[in-house]
Amino acid sequence: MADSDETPHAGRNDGVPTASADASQRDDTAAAVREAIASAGVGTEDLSADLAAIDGISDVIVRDGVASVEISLPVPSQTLRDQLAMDVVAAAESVAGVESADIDFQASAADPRERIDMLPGVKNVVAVASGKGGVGKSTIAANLAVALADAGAAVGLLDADVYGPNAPTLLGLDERRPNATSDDEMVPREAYGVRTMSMEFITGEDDPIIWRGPLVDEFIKQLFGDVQWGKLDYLIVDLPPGTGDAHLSLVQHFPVAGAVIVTTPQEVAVDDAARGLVGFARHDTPVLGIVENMAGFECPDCESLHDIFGTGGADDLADQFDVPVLGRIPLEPALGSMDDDGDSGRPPGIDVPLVGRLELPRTYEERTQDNRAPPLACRTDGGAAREQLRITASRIAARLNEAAVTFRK
Ligand SMILES: Nc1ncnc2c1ncn2[C@@H]1O[C@H](COP(=O)(O)OP(=O)(O)OP(=O)(O)O)[C@@H](O)[C@H]1O
Repeated sequence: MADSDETPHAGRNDGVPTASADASQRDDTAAAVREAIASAGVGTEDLSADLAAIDGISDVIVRDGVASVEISLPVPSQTLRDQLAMDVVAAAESVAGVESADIDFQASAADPRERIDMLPGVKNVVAVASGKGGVGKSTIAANLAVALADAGAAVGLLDADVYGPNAPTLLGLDERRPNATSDDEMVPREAYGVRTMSMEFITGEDDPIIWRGPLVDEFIKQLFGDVQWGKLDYLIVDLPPGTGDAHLSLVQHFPVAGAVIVTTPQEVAVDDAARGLVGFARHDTPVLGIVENMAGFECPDCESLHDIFGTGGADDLADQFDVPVLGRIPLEPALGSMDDDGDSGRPPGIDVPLVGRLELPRTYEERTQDNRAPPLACRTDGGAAREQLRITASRIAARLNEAAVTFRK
């Protein structure tokens, strides 16, 4: 039917715009902004899809030429925010009627499995494991925890490496026993925003314990259940190397959202990692992917990359098990025991590359006296390794959310 003269025309009243016309104009501009962001395909490799595809453009309001865009990220990641911000602003400002754009980022970790009574506030338990000792599993676990906390998530680190607990040393915490609540729950110690619990806090490092299966099982249950973890997006669990009692206890008693396998590029480390992977799969624990540590060394003099421990190991493993390589952390002299001023002459990870224990001072006091550095992810320098740790952390968070979505279906 053709419009008759009597038909009220939205947006016109003798040439004077009405309030409803204004509102509809704003809605049209907001829809155009949404469309511009969607059609620009704003996204990053780490999101594995663009913002529109992940329903990430949650709200757009345009008022007085200013577009306020709310973006929902599935992972708390500063890196992602930094990568996306410019593209979102550019897409919004390309729309007629938009002079500037503000972005508000929201992020939340999905909750992959039903929570259990023992861990009511913990959304994701993430196991960090390696088939072989000395590949840098504890270093990676601690730094990933710090990187996730740094990106805004609530993070705990449970050092379940009963045979060689390192987390307190890595995070610069002394061995004092944790405080207890009136309900006799232990309060985790905190460093770099990470709530940390380790066997070392309880037994002290000079207290040798012969760890037999049932004792490990009991202890792991205690570290989870008798600790006031509070609300956490991620509880990172640093497991002992291999596939022993601690792994079994963990996957049997707790809803592990996913496991991350740390390996070096060498063949023997990769073979052991494969065994670890099979162990988790057998217990229906999703393997989120592989972190290849000590993956090449960039020579500061000639700037070329030397594959000291070989190449391709993690890729082969990833192909074989159809899981992604979540990150490749280069050999980084700043990781571990070198003094901040770099003149100790003993670069870590090179004199103790694969079999050694941490060569770090054992207590906070010693650490402070010797002016030792904080974990790499906390430092402002640290170059490629630091950046890789951050990217790896956000990929892990993204994979967990994928696992959560799959689980809900
Ligand atoms: N990317 C890296 N670059 C340089 N050194 C590293 C790197 N990753 C780890 N290291 C060093 O390698 C040594 C072993 O690391 P770490 O203790 O984290 O390994 P692990 O696999 O947890 O060992 P364990 O079998 O004792 O549990 C440490 O001295 C650590 O500082």
